Order: sequence, then structure tokens, then C-alpha cells
Amino acid sequence: MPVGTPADSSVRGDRIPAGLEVLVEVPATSANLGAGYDSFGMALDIRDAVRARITPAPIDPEACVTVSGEGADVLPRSTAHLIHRVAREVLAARGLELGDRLELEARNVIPQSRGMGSSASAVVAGIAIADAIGQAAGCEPETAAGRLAWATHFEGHPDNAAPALFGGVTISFTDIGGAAQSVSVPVADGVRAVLIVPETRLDTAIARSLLPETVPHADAAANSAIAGLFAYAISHDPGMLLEATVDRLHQNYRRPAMLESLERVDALRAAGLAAVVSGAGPTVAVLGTGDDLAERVAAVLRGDPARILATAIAPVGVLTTVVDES
Ligand SMILES: Nc1ncnc2c1ncn2[C@@H]1O[C@H](COP(=O)(O)OP(=O)(O)OP(=O)(O)O)[C@@H](O)[C@H]1O
Ligand SMILES: N[C@@H](CCO)C(=O)O
Repeated sequence: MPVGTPADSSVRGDRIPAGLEVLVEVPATSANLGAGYDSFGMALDIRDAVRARITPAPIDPEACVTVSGEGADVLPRSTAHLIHRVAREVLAARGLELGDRLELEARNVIPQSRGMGSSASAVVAGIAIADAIGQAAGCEPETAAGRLAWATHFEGHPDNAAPALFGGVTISFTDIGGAAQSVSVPVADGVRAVLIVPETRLDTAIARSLLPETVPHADAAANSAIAGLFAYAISHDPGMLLEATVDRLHQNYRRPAMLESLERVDALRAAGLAAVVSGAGPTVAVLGTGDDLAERVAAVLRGDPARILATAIAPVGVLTTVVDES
């Protein structure tokens, strides 16, 4: 877990300006992208927005978060809310205690528990809010590596967090020192994504519990070749994306938990479209080119009730605006 260093060791909560307002906008993400289990990810042009405010006086810790849109009926309104919890923990590591003065207003559009990185987006929002508050209190900005380390600490794996932080298509890995790192891969002109989002939800923890402890060596070897091919196809030759998105590590093991999603993947791939399970599912992502990609997907899935969302790959990750420095 990273521990940010205050620029001045006397930095404490009383240095946080009352009235400070920060707006963060975080993209949805699609992880794995076929062969890149727990590694590949891409940012999507769909964003949750969170406004954070430092109140002049302490507020009720049971009612310090408002939520509209996705999850409004289930997410906590208290300091137990994921974004609140992340922001407080990151600030505490910098010696900054908020003392019940952080108010959040979340406007959510990213579908939750569907494989579109909603939890990573919430974690990244908390990290970005903490960083902006920390800087207003005199701390150094968090480094890119520090942000990714924090996100990995909360998420357990960096594949969704990296594109939510940095945008585009990312390849995350653990470096030889044991730290999460990521690199950005250029995306060839015209590559876009179509998401097929069902009403059903699947908890990532449940999807992960279906994976075996070990896989056959032949599968690992084939998967590593395809993972390398993906980096080439997405950046240089999108015509190879169908070949470059074959997975042998996770999708089939998870089939029992999302039969319809895997049927969609099979049907789309049989029609020549590069379809994969998005993250831990049950959303399906299709990568390809052409203005008519969504129509081609819809033609294969005719009569399917799942929502079809056409989106660009977002070139930038989380956006932070200090609205009022007070
Ligand atoms: N905007 C949000 N604000 C607060 N908590 C959230 C938010 N979005 C997601 N969460 C929390 O994360 C949980 C969903 O996480 P989960 O990892 O199961 O799915 P996901 O992140 O949408 O999918 P995936 O990781 O496969 O892309 C929600 O049940 C909720 O607890
Ligand atoms: N790589 C992760 C993404 C979802 O968090 C998984 O497939 O479980």
C-alpha cells in the first residue's frame, strides 16, 4: 500500500480549505479483452461524475453521500460508501484527517456488477478526490504509479483501474519489485467498442471463484501468444482482432454463471465479430471498426433483450476539476 508523503509534515485536517469543491469524472472500463486476464483494459466513453465538498462544519456521517442514477437504491449514503472510504483512507495516509467534513454527490451512469468496471471507477474517483484535496492542503500530487498502487490495493487487480486512471487501452503487470504497473497501447484509427449489457448482474467475486487454481500448460502457452498478438492487432491491424481475442484462461470456466453471455460471444464470433466477455461479465464487449459495428452486432443478436451500447474508446481517464478553491 502506498503512503503518500506530505510536502510539509505539519499538514493536518485544519489545512484543508472549507468550501473546497472538486468534480471528478471517471470512465467505465472493460477488462481482460479476451486473452489479457487481469491485465488488459480499455476506457469507455461513459462516465460517472462525483462532486466532493469540504463542509465548514462536521456533517452527519450517516447522511453525507447523495447518489442518483445507477445504484441509487442500494448504495450506502454514509461514510461506508466506497468513494468516501477510499478518499478518507488515501488522505489519512498523507496525515490528513477530514473529521466528518467530506460531502459527496454521485451521479452514476456506469451499470454496476455487469463487467464495466464500476467498482474500479468508484475507487479511482476516491483516489482523485483525495489527491485534489491533498494538494489544496499542501501535499505533493500523487504520482501515476502511486495512484495505480492505491487502486490496486482497493481493487485487488489493476486491469480496470489503469484505463480508468490513464484512458485508452492499457496493459497492466506486476513489476519485478512486486508493484503494479501499466503501459498504454496505441489504438489504431477507427477502433471502437460495442457493449451488450444484460439486465442480470454478476458479482466479480463470484465470477472469480469459478476459476481453477491451475490451467493446462498448452492453454497458458496459447494464451500468451494471443495476448501478444492483441497488442499488435489493436495498434496496427484491427482486422486481426477476431484472432487476437481468443481466451483460454477465464471465459469458459465462467460459462455456468452467464450462459446467455457466452452464447452471445459464440454467436458474434461465429459471425466474424471480435466478441469477448467484458471484465467478469455478464456484459459482452465487441471490438472492431466501421460506423456500422453496432448494427452488425444487432443483426446477429436480433430479438435479444440486452441493451446494445455503442461507444468510443476514451483516450483520457479520470478528469478532475477543482470547482471552488475557497
Ligand atoms: N459508483 C459506485 N459507487 C459506490 N460503490 C460502487 C459504485 N459502483 C460499484 N460500486 C460497488 O462495487 C460493486 C460492484 O463491483 P463488481 O466488481 O462486482 O462489479 P463491476 O466493477 O461493475 O464489474 P467488473 O469488475 O467485472 O468490471 C457494487 O455492488 C458496489 O458495492
Ligand atoms: N480481471 C477481472 C476483471 C473484473 O474485475 C476478472 O475477470 O475477474
